[in-house]
Amino acid sequence: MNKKIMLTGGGSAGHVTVNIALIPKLKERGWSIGYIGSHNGIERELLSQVENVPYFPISTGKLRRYFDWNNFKDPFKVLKGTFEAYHLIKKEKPSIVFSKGGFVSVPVIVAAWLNGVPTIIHESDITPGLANKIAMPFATKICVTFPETLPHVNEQKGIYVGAVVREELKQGSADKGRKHCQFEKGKPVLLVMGGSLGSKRINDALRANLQTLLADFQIVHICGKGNIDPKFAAEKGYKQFEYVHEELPHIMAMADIVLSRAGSNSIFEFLTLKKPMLLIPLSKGASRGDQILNARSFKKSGYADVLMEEELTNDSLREAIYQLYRNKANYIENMTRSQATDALHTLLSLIEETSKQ
Ligand SMILES: CC(=O)N[C@H]1[C@@H](OP(=O)(O)OP(=O)(O)OC[C@H]2O[C@@H](n3ccc(=O)[nH]c3=O)[C@H](O)[C@@H]2O)O[C@H](CO)[C@@H](O)[C@@H]1O
Repeated sequence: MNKKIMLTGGGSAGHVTVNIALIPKLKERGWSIGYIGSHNGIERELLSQVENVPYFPISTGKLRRYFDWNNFKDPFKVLKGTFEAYHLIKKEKPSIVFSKGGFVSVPVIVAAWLNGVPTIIHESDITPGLANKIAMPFATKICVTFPETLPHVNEQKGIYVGAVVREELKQGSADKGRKHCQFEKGKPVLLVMGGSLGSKRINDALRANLQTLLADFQIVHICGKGNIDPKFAAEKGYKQFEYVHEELPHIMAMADIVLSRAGSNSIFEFLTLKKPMLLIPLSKGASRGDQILNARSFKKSGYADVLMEEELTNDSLREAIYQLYRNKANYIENMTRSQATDALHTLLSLIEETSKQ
């Protein structure tokens, strides 16, 4: 059997990390791997740190639900990307294409379909994103993270697999995390993560409360590219990062509680590590509202508290963080009862079953 797989997905880290979790496991099973991404997206940077996975950039355009002058140009870029992906797949002859979604994946899935190559899509959120919605009719199988998503996808194609969490996140050392941040042992740690791109709203509200919170917590703040505030660079017990790569497992391990956006991958990582979380989902105005559904589902299961962006003020944020810390034992107990799925292995088996013989 030709064990060659082409991975795709990008735009934000949430559309790449599942692929990164799969790569070492696929290599163990003898697959040769390629990655199709955009010229400038975060996927290119993240893949540059992975060995032996050739990266094939294609032209991409954003598919928007709102008016923008680029809407007139972007369909041509998508068309160009489809043409490039078609020729690439024809030449590389993978036996399967696996997509984690994001705009770059649409031309790839269509091009695979045109070449008669089977495809698997993985959807992280409760409601499928626009890119995945467009790609779904061309896909062979559609894997979902939340059981609630199955009614949104074709019955014959949909499979519930659960969330894929990178193995290395489970191997973090709190001591290494403290060393990396120059934090002391004994004082609780609050991890703030505004999604893979950072969140200005969360950054501002947190920093407005910094002096009060630092009396009780040490704070590690992943604030997104270009969002480090040099004013606080020398603040004891407060460490800012734009984005964290290999140190993330250690930083997560040392965290007592977490303040986060409600991106699907992040919240399942916190659930796996049993970190009580306060979630501030991206508002409906700025997205399709997928994070609101993710957050509600976690709140219903007792894994998280939720503060809606419309209710976010400096005071409400501070009070919610203290409340989360006081109730942390309840959240941990609920998370301990959660049934983790072995999504990684289910996906690997599915890839082998679905690929072209
Ligand atoms: C603005 C936007 O479009 N957000 C979407 C995006 O979020 P976003 O890209 O933020 O995705 P997630 O929260 O799902 O995943 C982020 C991933 O990046 C990793 N990470 C993050 C920060 C860091 O410094 N280092 C690092 O490795 C996290 O561990 C996680 O694996 O995709 C998610 C999954 O489809 C959606 O639920 C979100 O609505």
